[in-house]
Amino acid sequence: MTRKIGFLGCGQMGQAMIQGMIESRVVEPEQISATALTDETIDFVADEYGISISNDNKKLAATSDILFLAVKPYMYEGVIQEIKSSVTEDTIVVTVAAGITLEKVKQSFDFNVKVIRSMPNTPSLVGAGMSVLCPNDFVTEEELAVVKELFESFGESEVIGEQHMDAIPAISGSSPAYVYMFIEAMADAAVQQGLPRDKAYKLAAQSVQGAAKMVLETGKHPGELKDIVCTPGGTTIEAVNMLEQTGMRSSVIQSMNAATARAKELSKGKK
Ligand SMILES: NC(=O)C1=CN([C@@H]2O[C@H](COP(=O)(O)OP(=O)(O)OC[C@H]3O[C@@H](n4cnc5c(N)ncnc54)[C@H](O)[C@@H]3O)[C@@H](O)[C@H]2O)C=CC1
Ligand SMILES: O=C(O)[C@@H]1CCC=N1
Repeated sequence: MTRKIGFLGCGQMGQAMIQGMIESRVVEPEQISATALTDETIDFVADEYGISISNDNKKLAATSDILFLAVKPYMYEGVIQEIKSSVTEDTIVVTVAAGITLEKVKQSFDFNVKVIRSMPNTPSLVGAGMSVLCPNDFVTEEELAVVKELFESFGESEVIGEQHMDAIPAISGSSPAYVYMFIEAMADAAVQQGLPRDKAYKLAAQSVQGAAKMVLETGKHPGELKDIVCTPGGTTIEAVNMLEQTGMRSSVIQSMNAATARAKELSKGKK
């Protein structure tokens, strides 16, 4: 991969992708440039990742072949107005934002701009990301393949139709947060029983990772895998029964529906 990659906005998600890309060695730090608002972030990112970083968005846009917009959704309009004269029909713009539609981005640029709407997640930082991509009509198959390769440098990726994009934050963009809460809660319960906290986090996190790997690698239904853990008359079925009584499944479904409702609000331009 020899293309020049730009990150306009270098917060939590931008840095996770930058770190994942560099760590994978699919791109060299010299290929990546970024912008940030504050000197503090500029100094930190330059030191931490060894990439070139400034506060000049127009220059970044003019010199990037693939330009990631990693700012918050409500900042898109302002940022696009700032850079649109520096972006050409050859630039591939990659949006990284809940609720920003392909049509909205094209309208803001006001020309046939190549756009790939993406929804990554922060485990990209450790090469275990899950990203979903959706290109507009001006992106060629070859260009999509190049960008997909970039996303796969820090995890897995899937291409889907835009009608599903508002549902993606809930299932993969935001979901690491709920899993951290689950891990924290399990650790708290273990600490209540007297386990040291550091051991409790390790046991909970490794079990979550192992369970996820079982789903991905055995191809078995999650329900079947759960049944295998439930020894008749044993401990697991007691916990499963209590999770059902306290509404765990319903809580997860309602929470994810709330995340999707927020994505739909953002796509209607609500701040
Ligand atoms: N945090 C996450 O887990 C995920 C975030 N996203 C998306 O990533 C985007 C960024 O979110 P976060 O990284 O969480 O927020 P953040 O607040 O950590 O990062 C945003 C960064 O943009 C910078 N920025 C703001 N205006 C700028 C400008 N005019 N020029 C240059 N830089 C500017 C800010 O200084 C900040 O560092 C959002 O659109 C969000 O939907 C998507 C998937 C997961
Ligand atoms: O919370 C958010 O809006 C972003 C999108 C998915 C994860 N973080």
